[in-house]
Amino acid sequence: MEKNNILVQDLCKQFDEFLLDHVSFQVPKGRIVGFIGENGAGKSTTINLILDELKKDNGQIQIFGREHTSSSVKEDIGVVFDECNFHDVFNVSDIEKILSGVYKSWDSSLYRQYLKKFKIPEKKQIGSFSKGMKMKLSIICAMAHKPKLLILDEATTGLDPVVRDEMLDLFLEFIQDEECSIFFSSHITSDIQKIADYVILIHQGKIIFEEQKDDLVYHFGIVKCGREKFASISPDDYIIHRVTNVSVECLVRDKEAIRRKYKDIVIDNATLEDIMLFYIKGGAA
Ligand SMILES: Nc1ncnc2c1ncn2[C@@H]1O[C@H](COP(=O)(O)OP(=O)(O)OP(=O)(O)O)[C@@H](O)[C@H]1O
Repeated sequence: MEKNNILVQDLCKQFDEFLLDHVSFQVPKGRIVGFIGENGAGKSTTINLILDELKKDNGQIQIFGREHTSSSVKEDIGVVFDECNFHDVFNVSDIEKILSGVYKSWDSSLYRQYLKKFKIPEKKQIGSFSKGMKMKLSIICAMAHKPKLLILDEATTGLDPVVRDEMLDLFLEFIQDEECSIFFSSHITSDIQKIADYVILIHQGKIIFEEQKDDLVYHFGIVKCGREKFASISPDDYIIHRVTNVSVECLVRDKEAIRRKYKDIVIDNATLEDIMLFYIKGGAA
């Protein structure tokens, strides 16, 4: 049986000044995969290629084990971008009329349930909604046809921390049956840190790592020391180091092993944001 909902292999796309360079990764069933990277790293390009909104130059993309261009995969995908594309004069019933015609599996009672749960006004025109309300509606619409795969491109960006948290809970519920998955790009690394099972970092069109989130946040660490102490640390024991005015900081893969090997060493926990910055900024302080 197919174990991945998305499989991307050697994906390439050349724009004038940007190359998406042999990108490969997978999104297993029942898992949330966070996709992080700086502005212009290639996240939206990758997502648009997966959704066949852009034509790839090279590589393979499979969704549910089938060619991603196959019309049969579209019904089972829910997509949310960072902007709400519904027309301002519509209300939620107008949206439902349109989407229930598009998706065979549209679930009206689930839609109404979500509208109530997330306090979306039923009578008002969408033009009068706040940015957060529009984003919530986009997420609800993407989920009300009961897809097996959710693809979210910066979908939680406009939401306040309370609503973001509610949405993250909804995403966690969504993958509980072990069949559904979420591929989730975000600049808010704390959201990814909260819910992702795997994290992929893309930088300048190349995948830098694809790691289990728990490995990143429980095992990675940042050594902080003076230059003298740093000279005693083997380069094999850290991934990247950076020199600041006052100290040296090293990103290490296994902080417990480093603690055992080097006595009196200070190692801080590393957040996903710290790790991303180390990789992207490299040795620059
Ligand atoms: N249609 C296009 N034609 C030419 N260049 C493009 C096109 N679409 C994207 N690019 C370029 O490709 C690069 C990657 O853009 P992309 O939108 O994938 O980045 P991103 O990681 O999603 O960034 P952000 O976080 O800012 O949304 C950028 O340099 C962008 O200018």
